[in-house]
Amino acid sequence: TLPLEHGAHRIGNRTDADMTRWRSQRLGQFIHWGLYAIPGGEWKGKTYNGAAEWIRSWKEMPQQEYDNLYKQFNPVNYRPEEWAQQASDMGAKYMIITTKHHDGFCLWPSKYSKYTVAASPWKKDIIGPMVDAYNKKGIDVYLYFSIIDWNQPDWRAALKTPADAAAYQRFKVFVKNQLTELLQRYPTVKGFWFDGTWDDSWKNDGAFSDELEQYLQRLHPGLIIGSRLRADEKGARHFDSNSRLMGDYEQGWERKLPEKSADVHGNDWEGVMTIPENQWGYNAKWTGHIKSSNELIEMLVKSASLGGNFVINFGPKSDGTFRTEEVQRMQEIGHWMKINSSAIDGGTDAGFAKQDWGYYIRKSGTDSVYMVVCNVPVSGNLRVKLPAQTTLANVTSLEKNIISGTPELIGKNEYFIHLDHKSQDAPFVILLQTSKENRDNSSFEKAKT
Ligand SMILES: C[C@@H]1N[C@@H](c2nc3ccccc3[nH]2)[C@H](O)[C@@H]1O
Repeated sequence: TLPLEHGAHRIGNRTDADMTRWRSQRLGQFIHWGLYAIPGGEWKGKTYNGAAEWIRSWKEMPQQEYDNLYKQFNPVNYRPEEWAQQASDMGAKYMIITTKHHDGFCLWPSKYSKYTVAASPWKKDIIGPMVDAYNKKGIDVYLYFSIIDWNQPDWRAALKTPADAAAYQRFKVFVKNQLTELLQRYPTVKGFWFDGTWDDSWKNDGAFSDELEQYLQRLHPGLIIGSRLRADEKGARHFDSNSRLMGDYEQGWERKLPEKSADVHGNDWEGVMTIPENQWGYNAKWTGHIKSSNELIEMLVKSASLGGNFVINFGPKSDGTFRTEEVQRMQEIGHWMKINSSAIDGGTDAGFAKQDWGYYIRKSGTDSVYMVVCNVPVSGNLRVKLPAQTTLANVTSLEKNIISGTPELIGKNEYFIHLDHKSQDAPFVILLQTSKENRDNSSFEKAKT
């Protein structure tokens, strides 16, 4: 391995209480809210077909006009307690809020920038009441922070001249000041969700990203920061030049999920997902495929089954309310979680052979393995192949009328669980109590010879 000064400083996952808590909180809510919600993907009668929060970069959008949108930011219907209640009803255990997206507009009254809510008609801090409301509902809060800042004159995507280097030096001080300010103002937050770290200026300064991460950890021990913040001294991101994960979890799964265990190498990881194909901020016209609640539930289940967290994104309107489709998803997912959250909370990779009918999720540290059935086989037989030295002690379903009879032993450590022929309109859950093999303690009949 290469000698690295600014690569990964830890091999393996964090085992402290904060990370254990994060790892048990499998479902999160992402909120993208800012000036981009005002145009909502449209400008002067034209529709922007990129991601709504990127509209400032659209050739049809005069940047000065976008930058002046702060004069219209006045979310009169913003009710953070209602936001927190609906997130709690959805079953979200943590929330990530955009304090500052790439456009540089700060949702808190930062003393290091003029481009903040304090300059808007709303005037007041948006972030503080949100953190308080969510914490009151027992939901942890993480702060999204974009390193890219199109409003800061000292921001540089690349350093070409000594003047660039001097400006970027000032920019790094600004970044450190804002992050320090956020931790001082909102001490109950559990971590940062960094974004906008792909440009050369950042990639070529791995030492700063390393020192910044260590500085923030000293300031706020236990802070959870994903791999997207980090570059090593050779410009490698997420994974250092020795292929070791930097940061506390793999933060590269944006609008995509790993397929199998091998894709995540035993690391903690988190997937973040939009409901439409690629809109994070509010976009008036959703086009393309809009994910149903069942699709989002299956992604959540798949994530937990692969030992990762799943975060669903919402883009509130400029007045502070949520669009109907998003309220619907929160309610439908919440209804499912009310019945089935025991399979999700504290769930992790069960290490069982994947079957077509769906996913196995182990309740971390126990012999309880949940089967979440997403694809009911026409045969009505759910094949279960237990790992060696594992036996089946009990099989129950979380809802009534799912299983018919007792499991049928069809081979060494292999069973069919027969389904009741009830039609299903959502994934359903079966709980397997397993135990280590010690001679014939399986309570189900032996294969008929
Ligand atoms: C979590 C997501 N990350 C931002 C983003 N910008 C990108 C530019 C290019 C490729 C991927 C991007 N993701 C999106 O605007 C959103 O905040």
